Amino acid sequence: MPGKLANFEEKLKNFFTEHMHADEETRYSLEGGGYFDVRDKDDKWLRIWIKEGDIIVLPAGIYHRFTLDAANHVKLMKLFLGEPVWTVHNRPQEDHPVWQEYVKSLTDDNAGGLVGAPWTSPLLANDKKKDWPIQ
Ligand SMILES: CSCCC(=O)C(=O)O
Repeated sequence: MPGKLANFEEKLKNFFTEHMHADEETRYSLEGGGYFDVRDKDDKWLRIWIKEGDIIVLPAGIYHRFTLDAANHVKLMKLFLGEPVWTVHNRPQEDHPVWQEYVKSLTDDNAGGLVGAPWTSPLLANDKKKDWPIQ
């Protein structure tokens, strides 16, 4: 097991602070796991458990936070399209155009993702979709 990162506690605290990004975020778990909490259309938390080998794509503008699971170890690769941007925008960001665009996309006719049918969500890795309770 690798050692702890410098500023481990502070980093965890920051990851668990609700935030968004102006770009889509793609994460791939190389080792270990953790929980991404994302806000659903009613602003309630939806917890997604990421394990080794999983990939998650968070749309630009979605509020989220991250914490470790019981194994207390994770190595997540962040994949970028183009120039890497690491900027974090802590909530509230209701004036941010990317947040507004994201919320608007939830009410568009072609809204997928978190509206009503979570098993169709691009946020969930395929092997998680089959575990979703059928309504
Ligand atoms: C350790 S990866 C999760 C951190 C996070 O919430 C983010 O990068 O947006």
